[in-house]
Amino acid sequence: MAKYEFDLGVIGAGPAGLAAAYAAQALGKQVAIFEDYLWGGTCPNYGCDPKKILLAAVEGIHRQSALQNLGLRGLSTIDWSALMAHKQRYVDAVEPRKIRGLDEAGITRFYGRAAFVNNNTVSVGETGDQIKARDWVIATGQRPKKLTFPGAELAEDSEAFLNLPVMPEDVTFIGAGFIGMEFANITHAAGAHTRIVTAGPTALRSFDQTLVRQLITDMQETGIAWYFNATVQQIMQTPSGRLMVTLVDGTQFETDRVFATAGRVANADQLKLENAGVVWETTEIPVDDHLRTSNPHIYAIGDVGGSPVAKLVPTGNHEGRYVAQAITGFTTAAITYPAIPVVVFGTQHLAQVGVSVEAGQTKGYRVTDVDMSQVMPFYRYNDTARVRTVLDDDGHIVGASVIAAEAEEVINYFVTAINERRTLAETQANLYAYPSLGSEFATFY
Ligand SMILES: Cc1cc2nc3c(=O)[nH]c(=O)nc-3n(C[C@H](O)[C@H](O)[C@H](O)COP(=O)(O)OP(=O)(O)OC[C@H]3O[C@@H](n4cnc5c(N)ncnc54)[C@H](O)[C@@H]3O)c2cc1C
Ligand SMILES: NC(=O)c1ccc[n+]([C@@H]2O[C@H](COP(=O)([O-])OP(=O)(O)OC[C@H]3O[C@@H](n4cnc5c(N)ncnc54)[C@H](O)[C@@H]3O)[C@@H](O)[C@H]2O)c1
Repeated sequence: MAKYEFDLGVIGAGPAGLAAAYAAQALGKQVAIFEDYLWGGTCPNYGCDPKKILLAAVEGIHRQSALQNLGLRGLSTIDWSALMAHKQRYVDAVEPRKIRGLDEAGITRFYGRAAFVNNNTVSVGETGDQIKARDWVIATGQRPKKLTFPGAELAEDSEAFLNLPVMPEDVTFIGAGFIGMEFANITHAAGAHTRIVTAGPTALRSFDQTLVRQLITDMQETGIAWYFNATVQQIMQTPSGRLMVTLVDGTQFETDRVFATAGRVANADQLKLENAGVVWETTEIPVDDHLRTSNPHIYAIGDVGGSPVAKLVPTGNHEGRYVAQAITGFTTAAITYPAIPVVVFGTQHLAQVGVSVEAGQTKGYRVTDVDMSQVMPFYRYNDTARVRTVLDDDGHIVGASVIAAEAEEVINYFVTAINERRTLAETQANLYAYPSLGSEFATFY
């Protein structure tokens, strides 16, 4: 067993941990980083990036089907194994790139599961090597929540989905959050009959429900089957090798694969946090407004941290850079966040930022609701685009929600406008390339 000493130890090499490690190293700290699975973490290996590569084919088909008899005839079909190979080439390049980047930056890597021995020392993996550091950043992310009904072990997780070798005929998702909604559109476009079983009467509870209803209706019209207010009672294997799903209300159906997309839990339970005096919960490690845990030399950031923001790559990156500044004394201020956009990448994409329409209406703010379908950048694709904007009493843009094929790009214009506290007139001061989404920005509300 070897012993090492560093200024800072970062546990978890996902977007949040990497951001903290690079920033602290650049500010002069000797940094060690620990990873027990894939360097780069969830997003580039089995999260956002592979998902968005698979979605490229879905989007291609969506665009084609919208233009049927408007200049296009016939639809392409998805070649799932070629699409997966395209995705895998990207994923295979991630780890070597992350490792090279860390080595070039002079950040020391330890491979294996890290767990606290005491309040400033961690042991790692099977070697049991001990690493002491003055400060620690926990950036261990989340993993899929396990379901508990009989047969729940037959439901696979999001990583298994992103490595699915063959597209089955019939696929079921349990949970209509980000992951269930995004994956359901992929399986549907790839030709599988797709079902979504979800607790509660709606999907994507944190989104503008007017636009969510529109999205659900679109998905239902394309043939995706929805089971609302539904609880799975059990899953059983049938003699023919399929799966029989039984809901508590007695509904039964046969399907080929079931994926649990019902939320995620914190990777906090295997860190032996009790040895370091860190309090934790199943869903997160609580932190204060400096991202400190109950041990002031141990911070928790990204998906595993209890900060009150959406758990996403941009927020993890932002928290990583902030803790590096806090640990090196470059800031003593509490963390603040700029406007945080959230996007669901379905067939249509749904995006939101800032004050929600519902909250804006409660405050008596002006809310605009514009059907953009006839505006050229959307019309040319026959895209049913809709933009809802919230303007405060002084006319500043404070929130927006968008449904459109390119909602994630449209929302970025609002992000800048909100952060710069622009009014409608001020947005018109920018001259954007014409014709483009940007050139239409001032007509969005
Ligand atoms: C299917 C899917 C799609 C997503 N799509 C999007 C999207 O489109 N946009 C977006 O912004 N976000 C998306 N997310 C969320 C995004 O992936 C996370 O917010 C982001 O990866 C969080 O970064 P992180 O560094 O906090 O955690 P992670 O990326 O999860 O990294 C944590 C790392 O810590 C390691 N680790 C855990 N415990 C230990 C230990 N004890 N010792 C050593 N290492 C450990 C893990 O192996 C992992 O590599 C998606 C997530 C999923 C699952
Ligand atoms: N585009 C993106 O930015 C993106 C994409 C994917 C994931 N993510 C991140 O990953 C996180 C987790 O995503 P998720 O979709 O797994 O969780 P989620 O919390 O977004 O949604 C879970 C869904 O499952 C339902 N549910 C919970 N328990 C259930 C049960 N027992 N039976 C049936 N339904 C049940 C909930 O009602 C909800 O609809 C997100 O919060 C987000 O931070 C982001």
